[in-house]
Amino acid sequence: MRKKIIAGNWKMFKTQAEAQEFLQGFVTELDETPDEQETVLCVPFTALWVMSKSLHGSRIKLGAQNVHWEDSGAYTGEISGPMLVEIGVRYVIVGHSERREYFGETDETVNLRLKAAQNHGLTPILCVGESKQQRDTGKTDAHIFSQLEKGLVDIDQNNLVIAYEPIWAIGTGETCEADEANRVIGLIRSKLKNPDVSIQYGGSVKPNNIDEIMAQPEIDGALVGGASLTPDSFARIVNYQ
Ligand SMILES: O=C[C@H](O)COP(=O)(O)O
Repeated sequence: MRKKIIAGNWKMFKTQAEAQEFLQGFVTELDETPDEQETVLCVPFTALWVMSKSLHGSRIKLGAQNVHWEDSGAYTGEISGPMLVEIGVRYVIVGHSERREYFGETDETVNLRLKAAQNHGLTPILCVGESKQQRDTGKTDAHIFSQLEKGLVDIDQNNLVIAYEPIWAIGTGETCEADEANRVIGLIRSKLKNPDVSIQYGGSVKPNNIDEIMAQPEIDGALVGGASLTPDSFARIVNYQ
């Protein structure tokens, strides 16, 4: 059965104190979620430890935003799988378009990071999606197939989440039409060996569009940026109807 997974990606926002303040407000606004639904907070590295302690015993899972492919070594500024596992991280975002654009992430390094995450028992959230130019020139499907083909070499599809995030919809307020997101996610599913992989939509998900997004048959969840930063808006998204 495909799990419903609503994940917040805080990107480079929130100090430890701000993270704890968020959590206090957030938990009071959450409805009881069904067993097959998972809520994840992917916080900056510096907030992981305090959040791990605060989330102990909670149903909310902790996520990181990147992982290196080596367990240790001379990789200044990087964090490894064992470091994340030791402090209670369960999910990790891999291949977000911001990392591909600003930090030289390629499909090959994405593949290495996915393998490292899985080798340490973390569940990777693989991000794929097209640029505005690719969309406008009819290259969306080919681009996503290529990202999947290269990124998923030798990856265990039984411990994997995929997030379809059209780059032009990230942080712009311009959401992909729900039926178009559903179409692309259905296509992604058709390329997988395991059709039960949970596939999220990401890109300007807000309280006012989450219900329509989650009503789509192929969409199993959301990866939420800006709207995951305030307790009431993220709670409304997690409490989708
Ligand atoms: O990982 C999350 C996405 O980049 C979406 O961000 P956004 O909800 O601010 O558009």
